[in-house]
Amino acid sequence: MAAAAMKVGERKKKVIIDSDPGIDDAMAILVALRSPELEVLGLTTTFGNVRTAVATRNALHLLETVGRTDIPVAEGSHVTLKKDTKMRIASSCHGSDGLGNQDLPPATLTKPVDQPAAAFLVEQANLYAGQVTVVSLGPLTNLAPALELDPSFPKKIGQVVVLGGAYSVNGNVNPAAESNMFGDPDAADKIFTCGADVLAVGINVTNQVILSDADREKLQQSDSKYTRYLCKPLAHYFDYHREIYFTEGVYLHDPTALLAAVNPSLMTLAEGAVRVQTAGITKGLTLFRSNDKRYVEMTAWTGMPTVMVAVAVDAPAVVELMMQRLMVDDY
Ligand SMILES: O=c1[nH]cnc2c1ncn2[C@@H]1O[C@H](CO)[C@@H](O)[C@H]1O
Repeated sequence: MAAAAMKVGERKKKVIIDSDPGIDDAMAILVALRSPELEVLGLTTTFGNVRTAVATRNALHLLETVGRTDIPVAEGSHVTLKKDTKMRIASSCHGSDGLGNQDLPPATLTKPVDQPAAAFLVEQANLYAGQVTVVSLGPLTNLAPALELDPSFPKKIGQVVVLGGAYSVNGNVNPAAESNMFGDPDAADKIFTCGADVLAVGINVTNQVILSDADREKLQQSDSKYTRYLCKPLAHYFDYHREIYFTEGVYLHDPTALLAAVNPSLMTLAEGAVRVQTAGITKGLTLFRSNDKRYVEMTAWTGMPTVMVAVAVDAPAVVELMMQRLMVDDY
């Protein structure tokens, strides 16, 4: 199954990608740039796979390498919503530079815009009310302040696609928590309960979307500017997965979430309220209450707005679509 072809006159979906590149983040951004269904309004940066300053550097470098310096980059918060500076950085997974320990030079042509990420998000949501999709690929730290800057943000934002959570499966930081939820659980709980149109894609589905060694070989052989960019980071990502997960393949977390914004029918969705545990040994745990049962007692989920959660995925279709998009230089 491929994404439906765009019809003449059909509007592109406007997206802002909030990310912490990051190897699979870089893949997702490149897929977005190669997706005719999307118009990338900007990139905003956060911490998680790397610190925010490194994420910004990588975002600028990526855009410059593929010739898309027209896309603005707005730097996000360097601290969590609760101003914690000692956040967990997933450098073993992505390398200390976020791109497989290449220590690339910084971009020469561009720098971030003056606006912080949260202000950029609010501005774009107001400029294109109801039309902007935020694809959030890191902790949700930049989105939570947008709610304070503009209380109507949940209504003005078109959709928030969240790569985050582990719905009824173990996390990847510890058995309770997925990395992006663990990174800023307070921000995540605010976004899940703010009333915006949220689509959550957790590792319960992204762990099923695996890029195999043979797929990687094909990507390399295509030698497009996109696959050239990903070659070294992917080598690191494969080594990490071999060592940590004992797999000959890598999980395509961020590209899967990005493709959910392109074509949600790649996934099966369930509706319900999600709360995020903000403290204790289960900090970062995402708990989904489906609408199948009416709980008699009041709970922390009672009266909370519902979100959509991905519960199944057409994994071969996601891998194929991602590969198709990366293996060709231009339309
Ligand atoms: O093993 C891991 N530990 C921590 N973070 C990871 C791991 N694998 C991937 N990611 C990062 O966290 C998000 C998915 O949870 C993805 O954005 C990925 O880049």
